[in-house]
Amino acid sequence: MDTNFFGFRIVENLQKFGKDIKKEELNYHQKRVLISKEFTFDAAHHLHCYEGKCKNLHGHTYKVILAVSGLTNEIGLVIDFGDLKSIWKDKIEIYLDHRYLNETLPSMNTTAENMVVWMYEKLKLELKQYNNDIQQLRVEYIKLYETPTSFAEARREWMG
Ligand SMILES: Nc1nc2c(c(=O)[nH]1)N=C([C@H](O)[C@H](O)COP(=O)(O)OP(=O)(O)OP(=O)(O)O)CN2
Ligand SMILES: [Zn+2]
Repeated sequence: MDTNFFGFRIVENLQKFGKDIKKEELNYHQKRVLISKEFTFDAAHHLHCYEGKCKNLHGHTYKVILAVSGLTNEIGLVIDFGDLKSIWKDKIEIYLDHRYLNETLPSMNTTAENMVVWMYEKLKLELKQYNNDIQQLRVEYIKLYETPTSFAEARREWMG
């Protein structure tokens, strides 16, 4: 038996702190799980056909919550949080952060409602390349806070 300078049993300690697990144990279960990630961005916009202060150019620090569900892969992930972040940063945020939304978004009134549906469709499209028959990834909802007290939400069951 291996012992260190003090005579402790090294092998036992390794088992205690760095336990080996079998490959099939990496994916603990085969249940659908929802994961979510939160981001913020700053943007300027104004509303069309709207009587009130928001017809004027103004800005918000928006908060967005992306929620994706799926079956876990062979190492127990629905989708790597880092991959979700890359999709957001590279494919969606580029149209939003420090942008004038009336110019960068497709032709729409830049209400929180319209924007959250646009985000839902973008994320659904980009998720396709990470998807497969086994994991069955789905965008469950996106929540877009325009102010700390106002949000719009797009849910899968409403998106068709
Ligand atoms: N249903 C919607 N109503 C409004 C939207 C919208 O996108 N969807 N947008 C605006 C303005 O752009 C702006 O966001 C003002 O929102 P509001 O919540 O009224 O902002 P306040 O700063 O006044 O919020 P308080 O927290 O009440 O101070 C307007 N309406
Ligand atoms: Zn606004």
